[in-house]
Amino acid sequence: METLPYEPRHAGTGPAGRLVAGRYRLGALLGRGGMGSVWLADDELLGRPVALKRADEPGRTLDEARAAASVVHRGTVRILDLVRDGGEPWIVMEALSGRTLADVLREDGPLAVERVRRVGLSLLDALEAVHRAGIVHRDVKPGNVQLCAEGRVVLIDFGIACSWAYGPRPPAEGFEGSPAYVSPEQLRGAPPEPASDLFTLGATLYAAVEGRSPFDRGDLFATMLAVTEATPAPFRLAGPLRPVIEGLLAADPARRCTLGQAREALVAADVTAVRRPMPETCARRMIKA
Ligand SMILES: Nc1ncnc2c1ncn2[C@@H]1O[C@H](COP(=O)(O)OP(=O)(O)OP(=O)(O)O)[C@@H](O)[C@H]1O
Repeated sequence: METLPYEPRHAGTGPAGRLVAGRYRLGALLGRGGMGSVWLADDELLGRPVALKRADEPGRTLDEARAAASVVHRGTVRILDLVRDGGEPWIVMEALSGRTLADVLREDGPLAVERVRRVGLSLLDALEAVHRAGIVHRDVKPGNVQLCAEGRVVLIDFGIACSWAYGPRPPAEGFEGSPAYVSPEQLRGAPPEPASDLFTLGATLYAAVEGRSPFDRGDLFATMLAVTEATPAPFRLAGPLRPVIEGLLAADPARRCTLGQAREALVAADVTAVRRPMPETCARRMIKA
């Protein structure tokens, strides 16, 4: 099997070796989310690596694949096929290299301001394509942003996306999404609208630059209250990105920064004067010396 330029993060687990739909040989587990698992696989017909996703709740797979497939953009994951194997639906996607933003934040800490600015611009381009296709992603968060090895930034996981083209989704039984990365209007049960993706983009960029979620308060009720009131935790590291992140995090979608305004602000943000805060260990060493 051809390999990706990185180590699979969960090597050794999953049904490795299984042939799906007579064509895709499963390899290492690439990731597991709250709603499904993704494996690296070898497309034995075309001889190329692909990623296969099996949802824990297969009923939604067709909607997820259709929503993602209707957007063709460098900033969104490319859907190659939807296959059935033993009655189970599997989404076949391009295999992405790199790590999710959530993994990067957990393992390396916050990103530099300039990098967050570039990630933000890439995500705005991706969301523009998503919204043009008549889709609201509804789950923009660090765990759904893949930072690929070659610098590409890719929005993944259209598991709860809404597409006007295929009609409204049946109402979910419970809350869908991540409480710390949801918009106030989503919490109120308002119909999905593109502006909601801009709020969660703001929360994602806040997390990228500050190293923590703006609204996660440790318990569900407090987190939801913080989202409803759109009161982010204090800014410490965002510097010139703070105004645009605050604009995206406006509680009222009508007063929220539009996609175009956010892009303009990110392009204009002067990140030249920003200095990275000194890592704590290094600062402690200097104080001792
Ligand atoms: N095309 C891909 N190429 C490489 N890795 C991928 C790909 N798609 C997903 N992954 C990895 O698999 C993990 C789970 O994927 P995904 O987010 O689609 O699952 P999920 O269960 O819907 O997640 P969530 O918890 O957000 O609901 C991701 O976090 C990522 O690490």
